[in-house]
Amino acid sequence: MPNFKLVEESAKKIINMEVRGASRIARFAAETLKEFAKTVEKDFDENMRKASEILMNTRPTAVSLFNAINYVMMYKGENDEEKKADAIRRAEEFIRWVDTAKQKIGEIGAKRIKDGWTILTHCNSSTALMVIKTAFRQGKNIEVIATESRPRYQGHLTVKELAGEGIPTTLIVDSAVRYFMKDVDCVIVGADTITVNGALINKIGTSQIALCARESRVPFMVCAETYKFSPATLFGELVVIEERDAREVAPEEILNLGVKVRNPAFDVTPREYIDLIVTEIGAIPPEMAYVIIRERLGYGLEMGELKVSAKHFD
Ligand SMILES: O=C(COP(=O)(O)O)[C@H](O)[C@H](O)COP(=O)(O)O
Repeated sequence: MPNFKLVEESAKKIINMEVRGASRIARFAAETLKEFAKTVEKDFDENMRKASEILMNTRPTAVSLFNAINYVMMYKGENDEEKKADAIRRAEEFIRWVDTAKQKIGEIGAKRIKDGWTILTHCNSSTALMVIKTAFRQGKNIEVIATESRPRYQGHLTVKELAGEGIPTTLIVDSAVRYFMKDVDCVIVGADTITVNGALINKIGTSQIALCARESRVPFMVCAETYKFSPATLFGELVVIEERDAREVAPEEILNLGVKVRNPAFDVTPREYIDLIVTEIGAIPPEMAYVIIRERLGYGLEMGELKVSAKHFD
C-alpha cells in the first residue's frame, strides 16, 4: 500500500516549520519521496504525482523544494519496477547533491573571509553558517553578529550553533542592524530562491540589511546551492512570497482590536545589492544566474523557444 500517511506527516513538518530552511526542506522532500516510492506497488506515476503535490503545497517560496521534487520526478523506466528503482536512485543523488554542495560552499566561501573580521548574518542558514564555521575551523579569528530574526527567532538557533563551535557571537534585535553596521566587515546570508535576474529571496529583513550594508560599503555575500536558482523565473513566473499567520506576530489582545497584521516570511533583495553568490561550482556575480539555470539546471532559451531539459547532477 502506498504510504500517504508518511507523506502527509512530512508535509505537516514542513508547514509547521519543524523542518525548515531551504536546503533541509529540499533534502527532506527527497527523502520522503524516496521512502514513499519504496511503498508503491502499482500505478507508480499516479501515486508519485499525488505525493509530490502534497509536498509541493507546503511552503511556496523556497524553489529548492520544487527543484528537489522535480529532480526525483524525472525518473525513467519501462515499467513500475524500473521507475521505482530510478526514482529511489535520483532521490539519493539529490540528497548527495545537498550534502556535497554545502561542504564545497563552505570551502569556497571561507576563502573570502579574512582573519579578524566581524560577520553579520540573518536568520538561520545552514549554508551561510557552513562558510562561517569553515573559516573559523581554518583558524581565522572571527566574530559573528546574529539578528534574532523575528517573528520565529531563527537567530536563536544560529547563536546556539555558533556558540557550540566556540565562535564569539553577539545576538541583536533586527532593528539594530544599522546601529552595528559600522562594526561589520561582511554580511553573509543564505537563500531561499535566486531569480533569473540575480535577485535574492531570503528571510524577511534581508533586503533592509543589504541596503544598510551598501550604505556602509560592507560586502554582501549570499550562499546558495545551485538548486536554489529558479527555472520558473526564466519563464516569467514571479516568486510567491509566503505570508504566515498573524498570530506569529501579534498576541490575541492586539488581533482582537481588528488591526490588520501582515506577516510576510521573505523579501526580495535586488541584485545591485549583492556582491557575490557562493555556489558549489564557484563564487559568481548575481548577473550569472541565467547561466546557472541553463548550464547547471538545464533550462534554457534556445533559438527563441523555451526549452525544458532538466539535467542530471554530476
Ligand atoms: O530564510 C531562511 C530560512 O527561512 P525559514 O526559517 O522560514 O525556513 C534561510 O536563510 C534560507 O532558507 C537558507 O537556509 P539554508 O542555507 O539552510 O538552506
